[in-house]
Amino acid sequence: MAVLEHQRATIEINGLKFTYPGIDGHPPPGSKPLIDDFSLTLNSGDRCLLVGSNGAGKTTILKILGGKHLVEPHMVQVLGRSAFHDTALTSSGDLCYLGGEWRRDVAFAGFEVPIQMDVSAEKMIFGVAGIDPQRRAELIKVLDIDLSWRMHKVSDGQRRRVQICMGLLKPFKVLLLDEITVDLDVLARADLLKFLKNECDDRGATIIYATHIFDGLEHWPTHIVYVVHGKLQLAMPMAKVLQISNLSLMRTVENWLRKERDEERRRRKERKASGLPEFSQQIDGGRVTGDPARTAVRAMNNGWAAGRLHSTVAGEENFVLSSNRVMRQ
Ligand SMILES: Nc1ncnc2c1ncn2[C@@H]1O[C@H](COP(=O)(O)OP(=O)(O)OP(=O)(O)O)[C@@H](O)[C@H]1O
Repeated sequence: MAVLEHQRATIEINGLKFTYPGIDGHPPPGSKPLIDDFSLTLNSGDRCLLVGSNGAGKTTILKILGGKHLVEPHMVQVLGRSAFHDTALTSSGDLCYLGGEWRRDVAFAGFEVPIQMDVSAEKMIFGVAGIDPQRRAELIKVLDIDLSWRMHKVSDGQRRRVQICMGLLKPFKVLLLDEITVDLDVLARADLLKFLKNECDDRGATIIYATHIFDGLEHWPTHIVYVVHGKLQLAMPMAKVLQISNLSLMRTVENWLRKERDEERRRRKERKASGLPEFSQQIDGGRVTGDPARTAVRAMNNGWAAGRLHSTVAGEENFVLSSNRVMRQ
């Protein structure tokens, strides 16, 4: 188990295992977990960067931590409680999840509020009760929000600023950020990162930030966690990362991802050489690409499986794909 030492444990993940349910609401029989044997402890004050290639499982892990997916309570504890079962964690604002799926709504303190109707930024932000006026004013300043903005007329980045502001109004203890800064301009992003750093240094908050954008992050994280195919590949304090790599943060992560991709390509080549089918093969005229689980689900959605789906498995399982069925070997 990777233990990142600091002060008080705020996030404890112990042997986490997770499989997305199939269409019947249950994990497909014989399926391999997407997240497997994942353990990590983070403490008060930690700012953890969660990195990994597309599809590695970062969003899934953050959603589990945010109480959006059910797992056994002993596998994930946030502030000593089960995020899924203890809804007070999010409604109190102690646990806050800001995810990329906030296209149309802003999830605040457990509630979803439409954000594209004709309403002013002021009404949205001041409509949240029980907020410290000083904190609210600071966030409005940090995110450079014009309170007269009409939410249905603003740009994506401006709308995103209001969303982030609302999400951060309550002084969270644990914050889960799933790449929410993509729409922000350079200044807004830099100021937000500085604000978040202070939240950890001054109040002992814990933040996990999943991102592919490393610009301006060089001195931001205290820890880095690298996940590959749902498995914890590496978890260490940034100081140690800098000790073993004399490259920039971006170059370091780029090297890890390049190595992972080359390894994946080598495995695919071996699989091809062994005569097993490629997932990118043509099926019924439709090009099927991507990982086995997606392929199987897509095949099923297109009626190719027609009730004869044997299993959908993520990872390195082998499948036989034919015009009317997807079968694991
Ligand atoms: N609702 C779902 N049902 C089934 N499989 C899913 C679902 N959501 C995600 N997956 C699969 O889980 C895997 C991990 O997805 P996830 O979104 O956690 O990855 P990620 O690391 O956040 O990727 P990215 O960097 O692209 O955002 C992917 O293979 C994806 O196809």
